[in-house]
Amino acid sequence: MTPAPIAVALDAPDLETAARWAALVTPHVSTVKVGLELYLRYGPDVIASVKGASGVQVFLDLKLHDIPNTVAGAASAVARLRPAILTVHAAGGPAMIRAAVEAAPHTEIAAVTILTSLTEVDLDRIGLAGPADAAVRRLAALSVEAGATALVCSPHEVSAVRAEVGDRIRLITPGVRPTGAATQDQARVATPERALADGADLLVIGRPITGSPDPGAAAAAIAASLRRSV
Ligand SMILES: O=c1ccn([C@@H]2O[C@H](COP(=O)(O)O)[C@@H](O)[C@H]2O)c(=O)[nH]1
Repeated sequence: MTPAPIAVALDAPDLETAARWAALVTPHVSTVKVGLELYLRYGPDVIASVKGASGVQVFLDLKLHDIPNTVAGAASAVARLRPAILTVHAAGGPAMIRAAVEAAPHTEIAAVTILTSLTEVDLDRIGLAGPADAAVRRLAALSVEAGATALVCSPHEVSAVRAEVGDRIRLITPGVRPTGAATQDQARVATPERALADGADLLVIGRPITGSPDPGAAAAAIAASLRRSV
């Protein structure tokens, strides 16, 4: 069976747990995601540990955000690990995004538009008043112009972003919660089936899978419900 278009967020406190989660979910999902917690604790070795023998895609979610020269250096440093996807913040601006794209030519650069944890009240307070999708669309358009071939947005904006950037850009949505699951610190959320139907290409799901007593079964159940929904 083809693995589901899900990136499981391996936000684990230690490498053994992350590698165990990765081994349990990889028969069912296409991708595992390494974020700041794991990478800052263990460094580059974490990539080989979570990849194991399965050859699953690794998504390195470092959300780089600095001046272009610094981001170019950071992207080039991690490019040698050959992650399938590397994130940068779209708010770093076009020159910074382009610097990452040029420094990591074999990795897909995904620009994070507006974090899925932010509410419209938060956006107002940081000077981005108005509906989230207006800011997300603007950041999406500038990121693609700068060379990003993937974008991270919430499921709430995914159809608006698809209309803005077309079919060739990969849309990645965190903020995904199966019906009835706790939203935790996520603000702009939808179910996996809704996110996929609205145009997402890759769903990022962490705690609803990794917080389950059986992460493999949780991943398999979400993958099966996605197959039934298409
Ligand atoms: O806007 C964003 C960008 C990245 N993330 C990351 O996705 C996962 C979500 O984990 P859950 O446990 O499913 O909430 C996490 O690693 C975030 O760093 C995001 O949530 N929102």
